[in-house]
Amino acid sequence: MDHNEKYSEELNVAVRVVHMACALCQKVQKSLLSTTFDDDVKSKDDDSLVTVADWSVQATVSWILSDAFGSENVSIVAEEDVQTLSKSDSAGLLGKVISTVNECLAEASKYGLKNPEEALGPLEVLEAISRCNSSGGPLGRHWVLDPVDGTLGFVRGGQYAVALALIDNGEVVMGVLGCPNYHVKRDRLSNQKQNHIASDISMHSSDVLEVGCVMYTRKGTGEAWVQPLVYGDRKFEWPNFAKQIHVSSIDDAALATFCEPVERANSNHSYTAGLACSVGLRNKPLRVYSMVKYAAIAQGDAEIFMKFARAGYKEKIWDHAAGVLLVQEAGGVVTDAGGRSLDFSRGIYLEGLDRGIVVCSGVKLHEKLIGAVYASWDSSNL
Ligand SMILES: Nc1ncnc2c1ncn2[C@@H]1O[C@H](COP(=O)(O)OS(=O)(=O)O)[C@@H](OP(=O)(O)O)[C@H]1O
Ligand SMILES: [Mg+2]
Ligand SMILES: [Mg+2]
Ligand SMILES: [Mg+2]
Repeated sequence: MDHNEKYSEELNVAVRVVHMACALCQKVQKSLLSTTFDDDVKSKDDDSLVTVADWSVQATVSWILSDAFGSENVSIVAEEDVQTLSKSDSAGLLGKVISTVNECLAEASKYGLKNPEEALGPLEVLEAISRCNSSGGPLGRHWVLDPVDGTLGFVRGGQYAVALALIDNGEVVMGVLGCPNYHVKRDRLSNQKQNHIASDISMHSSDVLEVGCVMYTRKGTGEAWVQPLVYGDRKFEWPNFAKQIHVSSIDDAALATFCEPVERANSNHSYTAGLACSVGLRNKPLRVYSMVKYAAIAQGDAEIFMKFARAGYKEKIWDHAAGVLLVQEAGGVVTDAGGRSLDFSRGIYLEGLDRGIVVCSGVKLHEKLIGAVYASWDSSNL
């Protein structure tokens, strides 16, 4: 099987369900931002947030993947569990999740997927969420899902992402990243490779001004694609309207821009400021919630993404899998701070990660940054 066919059925379902999940998130985010009640947002044991959207997306993706490939064949590693949702004071929350999931699944046929014959009940929704409890590993196929990445951005009305990837024998082979608040890059060259119907170009060019997109790729294709979200009653079409994306060609540090997490708790801002200075970056950092940082690098909106979490924090595979492959297939480089590639084969964590993550549009910037980490580490107090 050549790479044009490999994982194409998985990609077909994944792109469609991520589009569905983006629509779900947009609705929930809109309603969250328009009320003052915060019943739909809960704190987890580690004080991080989880919302109706996180559980609802996880249930929806789980149901669709199981329906498409058979629940006995599908192993899913995902962020959320049903702990908070099953508590006795969470009945209202569970009710909202059930109705959100059913509203979303009722639209499945619009996206070319199968609707459930009947609305799911509480047990089925809880089962769909808790079925995603695989811990991955080096053998076989595992789907990796972050239903809402950047939950903080989501509740604050900012950037967030729906991230779905497929790992096969320890390697990320497919990545799909839905970015409901992120624009498709507008200044596209007209001669680039596009998957659209010629007669629909005018419709297409007005669509790209709308916010929201889904990016996707398969390993080894050397191609990464972006597709705008579908609005209103327009029929979902895929792969029509997809456009190829590429990393930035800027390799001069003085012209490059770096991204990093918004929250200081998630990455050491003063350490990255020092690195930026030592390699000659001049632009101020672009602080963006979620894996949209990977999306920005993949489509050439920025050149560098660095994340240096506090010592002892273990990065999870669902926070990176889809984004890493997108950047790589769009032409970029992703390693840990020691210059080694990330290891997705060892369970839910990126075990063995050396200090931090360094993502660049090209080898030249990457070598400079890794060199700067090497030179500065002893004197930093991370
Ligand atoms: N302490 C700490 N250190 C490092 N990373 C952490 C930490 N706590 C959480 N997380 C994970 O970071 C995910 C969000 O990362 P971001 O890069 O988007 O950070 S930020 O929201 O812009 O600040 C976020 O993903 P979501 O939970 O899906 O939002 C977390 O998995
Ligand atoms: Mg979370
Ligand atoms: Mg996350
Ligand atoms: Mg999440």
